[in-house]
Amino acid sequence: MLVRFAKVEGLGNDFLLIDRRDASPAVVDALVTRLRDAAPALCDRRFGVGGDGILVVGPPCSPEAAATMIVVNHDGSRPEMCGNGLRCVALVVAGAARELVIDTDAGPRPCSVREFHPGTCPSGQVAIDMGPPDLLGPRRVGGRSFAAVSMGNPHAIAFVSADDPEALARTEGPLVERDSQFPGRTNVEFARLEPDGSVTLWVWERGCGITSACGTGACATLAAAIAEGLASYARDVVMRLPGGPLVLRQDRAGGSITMTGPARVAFVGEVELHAASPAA
Ligand SMILES: N[C@H](CCC[C@H](N)C(=O)O)C(=O)O
Repeated sequence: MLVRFAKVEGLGNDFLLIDRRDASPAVVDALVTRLRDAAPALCDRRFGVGGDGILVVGPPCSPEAAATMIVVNHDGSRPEMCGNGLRCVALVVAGAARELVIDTDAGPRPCSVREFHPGTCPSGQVAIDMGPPDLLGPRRVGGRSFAAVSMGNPHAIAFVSADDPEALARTEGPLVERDSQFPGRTNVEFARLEPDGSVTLWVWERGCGITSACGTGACATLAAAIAEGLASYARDVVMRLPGGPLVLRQDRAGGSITMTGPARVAFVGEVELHAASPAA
């Protein structure tokens, strides 16, 4: 089965985007099942297209939405939410409409395309209402304190001062991801507050490993920083990720976090989706 895709990225967090708004929910569900099985091969950066995951765009679930986004991680798991992916979906779906709602497994999310450069491979700047964070309390893993925060998907955030957040993400990230305190596994963030109020952030993502950016991880980190008195409400905070900056803001306690950043279609292509891999 030949599948047409757009290779999209937000700060280098990259995905195969497959647009099936024309299909029924049942057809989309069957495609997602096959893509979950094929994800490790499709996302392989040498033997496949390459990517951190797959975004399937289907018809909307809720009346106010323009489409639905379903996310598949590199390892085939299906996370509840993806911030960088949602900016890319909004860019592709928006067309002339700049304000739209996209349904996700974590609920509907209002999106605003702030800047749009048209073409076969469009790009632009997109703002997302990421919804309110859910602060789940402290966790200790391997002698280090983490803040557990949900943005629909789970995150464990550690603030480091002298340490190197990249080195910690690479060494401790895989251990924390699979710690028994996180029954569905977790994304793992190591954050360092900078003198100018920005935050240097490295993320070990559940089901993907180190990525060049994580939108939900940046939002969860802002929520944890505010809770720990390291950042404040009603101010833009710059999250400096390896792939570039995201601008985040939470105006009040319990309110939504708004995330603004780039989205781009890098190229379009076609790939053969083989029948389900033989039973192991
Ligand atoms: N790996 C994540 C999903 C992708 C999140 C990230 N790419 C983002 O931009 O939010 C998880 O399993 O929850």
